Amino acid sequence: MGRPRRPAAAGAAHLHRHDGAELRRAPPERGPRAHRHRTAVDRRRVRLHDRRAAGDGRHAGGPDRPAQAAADRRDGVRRGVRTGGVLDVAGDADRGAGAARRGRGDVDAVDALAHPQHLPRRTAADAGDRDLGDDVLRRRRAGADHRRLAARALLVGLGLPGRTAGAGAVADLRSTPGAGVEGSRARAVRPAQRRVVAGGDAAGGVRDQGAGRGRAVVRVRRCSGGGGAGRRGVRPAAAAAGDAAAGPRAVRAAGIPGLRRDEPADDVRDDRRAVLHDSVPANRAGHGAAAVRPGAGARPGAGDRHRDRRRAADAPAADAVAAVRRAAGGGGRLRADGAGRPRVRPRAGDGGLCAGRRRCRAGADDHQQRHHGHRRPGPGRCRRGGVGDGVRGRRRLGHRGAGQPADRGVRVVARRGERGRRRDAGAGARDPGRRGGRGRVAAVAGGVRAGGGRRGRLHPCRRGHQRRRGAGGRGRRRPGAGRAPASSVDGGRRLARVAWATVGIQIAPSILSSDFANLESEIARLGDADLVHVDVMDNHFVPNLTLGLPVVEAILARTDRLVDCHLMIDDPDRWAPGYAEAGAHNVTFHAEAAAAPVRLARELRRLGARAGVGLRPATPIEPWADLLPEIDMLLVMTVEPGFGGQAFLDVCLPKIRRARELVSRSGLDIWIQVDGGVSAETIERCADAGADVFVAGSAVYGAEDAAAAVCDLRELAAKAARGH
Ligand SMILES: O=C(CO)[C@H](O)[C@H](O)COP(=O)(O)O
Repeated sequence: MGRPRRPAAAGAAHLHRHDGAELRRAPPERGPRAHRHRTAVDRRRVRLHDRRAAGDGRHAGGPDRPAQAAADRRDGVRRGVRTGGVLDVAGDADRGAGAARRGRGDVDAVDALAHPQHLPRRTAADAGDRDLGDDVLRRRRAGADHRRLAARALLVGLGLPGRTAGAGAVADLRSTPGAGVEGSRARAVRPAQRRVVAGGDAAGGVRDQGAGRGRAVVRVRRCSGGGGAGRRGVRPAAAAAGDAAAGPRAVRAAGIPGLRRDEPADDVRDDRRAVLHDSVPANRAGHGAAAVRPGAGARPGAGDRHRDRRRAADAPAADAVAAVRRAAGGGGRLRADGAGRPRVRPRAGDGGLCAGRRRCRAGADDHQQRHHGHRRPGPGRCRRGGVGDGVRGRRRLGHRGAGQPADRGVRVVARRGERGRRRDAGAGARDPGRRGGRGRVAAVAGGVRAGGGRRGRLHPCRRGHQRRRGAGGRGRRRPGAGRAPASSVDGGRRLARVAWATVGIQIAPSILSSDFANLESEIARLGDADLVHVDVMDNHFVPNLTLGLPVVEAILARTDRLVDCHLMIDDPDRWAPGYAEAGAHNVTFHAEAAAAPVRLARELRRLGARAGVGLRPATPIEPWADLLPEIDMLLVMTVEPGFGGQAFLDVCLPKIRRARELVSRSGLDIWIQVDGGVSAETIERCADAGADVFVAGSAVYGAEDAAAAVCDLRELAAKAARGH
C-alpha cells in the first residue's frame, strides 16, 4: 500500500533559500504522520515559521531566520575560519553543515575559489545570516585571478590539520563594540564592507565585532598561547615532538596546480596568511594588518628569531604580499642578498697562545720559541690575530664585509724582521676566523704579494703542501713560484724567501669517533685540523642517533675551531638554520632530505654560515649543476651515512670527479668534501679525484696521536692534489 499523498500545496508556507529557490513545504500539519515526513531541519523551520505567522512577537518583522539558526551559522563561519579558511572547506561542505560545525579542516580540501561547486551549501535558515560569509567569499573570488597561485597555497593550507593551519586563524566571533583592524583606527563599517583579515598565525585571531548589529569588522588580534603560538620561544627540540603530531612538514606539489614543488608547510601557511592579508584594502592596511604579514606565523624556536628579523625588515604589507607571491612562484625568499653575512659568535680564548700553537705538537714554550722566536706572543701576532687573547666568549671580529667577493683575500707570511707585525689587507681582508675559507694563502719573497687578510705566518705543519687553487677550479702551483721550504722551522728566518701556499686542502676530523664524554678535550687534541666535523643524526634520515643543536652550541662555546655541521636529519629546512644561527661555520644538509634546498641554502648564508649540500652515494651530482651558485660546499658521501668506521666506497670516486668538473666549469669556489672511510689509504684517491675537504673519523681518533694523523692526512692529500 502506497504512502498517503501529502495535502495539496494550498496554504503551504513559502520559504526561500538564499539562492532564491523556493522551498515548498507542507503546511504545518499537526499529527504523527506528517512529522514522519519531515526532516529535523524542516520541522524546526516550519515550526518557527508557524510561530511567526501566528504573530510571535520575537520574530515579527525580523528576517526569515530563527535565532538558533543564526547562532549555528555564525558558529559555522567561525569554525570555517578556524580551519584556516574563510568559510567552510569543501570536505565540510560535502558533508553538510554538521561537519562544518565540527570545525575540521579536510586534508583533501580543494580550491573553493577555482571550484565554486564546492562552496558550502546553505539552508534557507542560513540565508539571512549569509552576509559575512558570502561577502567574504565574493571578494575572495573576485580577487582570485591575480593571486591564484597564492590562493591555491592558501587552500592547500586549509588542508593542514587544525592544530597547525587552523591554529593560524583562531576565530572569535563576538558581539563586542566594533573596532577596526587592531592597531589601526577603530571604526565601524557596514556589513558590506566586512573583510576578513584573518590568518594571522597561531597567535592571531579573527574577531567579528558587532555581528548582528549591522556593523561588523573582522579584527585581527594577537594573543598568546594556543596552537603553534604556544610554542613560540620553545626550543626546537621540544617543539619537534609536538610538530611531529601536528601535521605535514611539506605540502606535496603533486596534483596541486600552481605548486611546482613540495612546499614546506610553514611556507604554505605563510602564503595563506599573505593571501588573507591581501584581502585588506591598502588604505586599511594599518599596523594591525602588518601583524599578519607573511612570516608572522608561529614557527618554533630558532625560526622565530629569523622571522622576527624578517618582520622587522619587512616593507609595507603590500610589498610583503608581493614578495610571498614571488616566493611561491619562483623559489625566491624574503631574504637579504646574502652578501656580507654577519656572523658573530662567542669564541673561546686560548690562554694567550696562537692558533699555530694549538695545532702544534710541541710544548707550549717550545712552540713559541721555535715558531715565534719568543716565549709568548703578543695578541694579534698569529694567524688568528686577536683571537688568542685568552678571553672566553669574546665575539669574533673581522667579518667579511658586505659585497666582498667571498674569501679571496691572500694570506700573508711575515717577512723576517716583521714578526708579529700584522699586515692588514684593508676592506678586502678575510674574516680571520674563516681560515678554512675559499681563499688562498700566499707568502711571497720580499713581502706581501697581495692584499691579504690579517694573518700571521703559516704554521710549519701547513707549509709546503698547500696548493694554490684558482677561481677557475683546482689550481696548479703558480708558475715560477717556489715550493715552500721543506723545513721552515727556523724561527722565521727562511720565511723571507719565497713561500706560498693555499688552504686548498682541509682536514675535518669527525667527532663521531671521539669520546663523547670528553668532547672538549677530544676536540682540543685535533692539532692542525681545519674544521671540526659534527655529525648530527636523527634516527630518521639515518639509522643512528647522535647529537643535536644543544651539543653543537656547547661545542661552539668551548672551542674557537670552525665547526662543520653535517646534518643527517629529516626536515633540514626547519632545523638547519638553527645551527647556522648558533655559529656553525658550515652547515650541510642532505639533498635527499631538503624540501626547498635553494631556499634553505640562502637562509643559511643569510645567517652567516656556509651552505653545504650532502649527497648519499646513490644521489647524482648532475641535478645540482645549475644550483651551484647557491651553495658553498658539496659533500660527497663515500659511505652510506649513519656510522663511522665503514669501508670507503670506491664507486663514489667518479662522482667526486664529476663534481670537480662541474665546479671547475662553473668558475665558482665551492668546496668538495668527502666523508666516510677516509684514511691514509684512501685520501689520496679522493684528492686525486678532486676533493679538497676531507672528513676523517676513525682515521684520526683511532690513531694514537690525533694531531699527527691530521698532519699526515693533509700531507697525503696535498701530495695527491699537487698532481693536478
Ligand atoms: O658522516 C659520517 C657517517 O655517516 C662520518 O662523518 C664518517 O663516517 C666519518 O667516519 P669514518 O671516517 O670513520 O668513516
